[in-house]
Amino acid sequence: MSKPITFVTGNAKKLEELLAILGPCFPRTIVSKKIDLPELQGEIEEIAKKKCREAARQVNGPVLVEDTCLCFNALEGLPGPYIKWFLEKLQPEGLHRLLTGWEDKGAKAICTFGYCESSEAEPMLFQGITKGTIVEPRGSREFGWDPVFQPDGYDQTYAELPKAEKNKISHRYRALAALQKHFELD
Ligand SMILES: O=c1nc[nH]c2c1ncn2[C@H]1C[C@H](O)[C@@H](COP(=O)(O)OP(=O)(O)OP(=O)(O)O)O1
Ligand SMILES: [Mg+2]
Repeated sequence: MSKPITFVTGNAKKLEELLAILGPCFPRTIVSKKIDLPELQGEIEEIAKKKCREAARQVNGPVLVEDTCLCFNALEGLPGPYIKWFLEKLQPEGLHRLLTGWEDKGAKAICTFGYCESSEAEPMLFQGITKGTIVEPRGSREFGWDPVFQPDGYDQTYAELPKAEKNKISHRYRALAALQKHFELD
């Protein structure tokens, strides 16, 4: 029997979406642990790898971590990995206002999962990207920047879409589809 995988996150909404997306058929047991891992700087892949190594060190077993970026095209990809701090200070309204001077409201939501089988193993990465537009906030305030992100091809924001709809097209869904493929082939 393989050991359970510990999903290390301080964010309860991420965990809720992961469990809903993976469903009951995922071949490994997932448990969760709330640790606020240090928010490291760097390129997306580097951040996810560092986060994963740190989690594996603390848990001392198989771990999964996730880092989410929101990248504005007009701002060359910023706030990117710093979205958490931008959101905290500016609220969804302020994120939309950041783009006032730009015609291009395009953005990418990027989710990167890191998986480490043990603290000695090299992290593996699984990434998913969903493109969209930054709009004035609409919908539920339950989860982060969901009210300002309207995925391409939809006239509702992530926050207005039913959860099951978001979970069929989201950056997190796409990253987990890649992860699932890996574990099902294993
Ligand atoms: O689907 C999403 N829809 C809306 N907002 C989201 C989503 N996914 C992450 N978010 C927010 C949470 C945090 O403000 C920032 C990512 O920062 P990020 O470091 O990855 O998340 P976190 O610190 O909350 O949890 P963790 O302990 O897993 O690092 O974007
Ligand atoms: Mg974080």
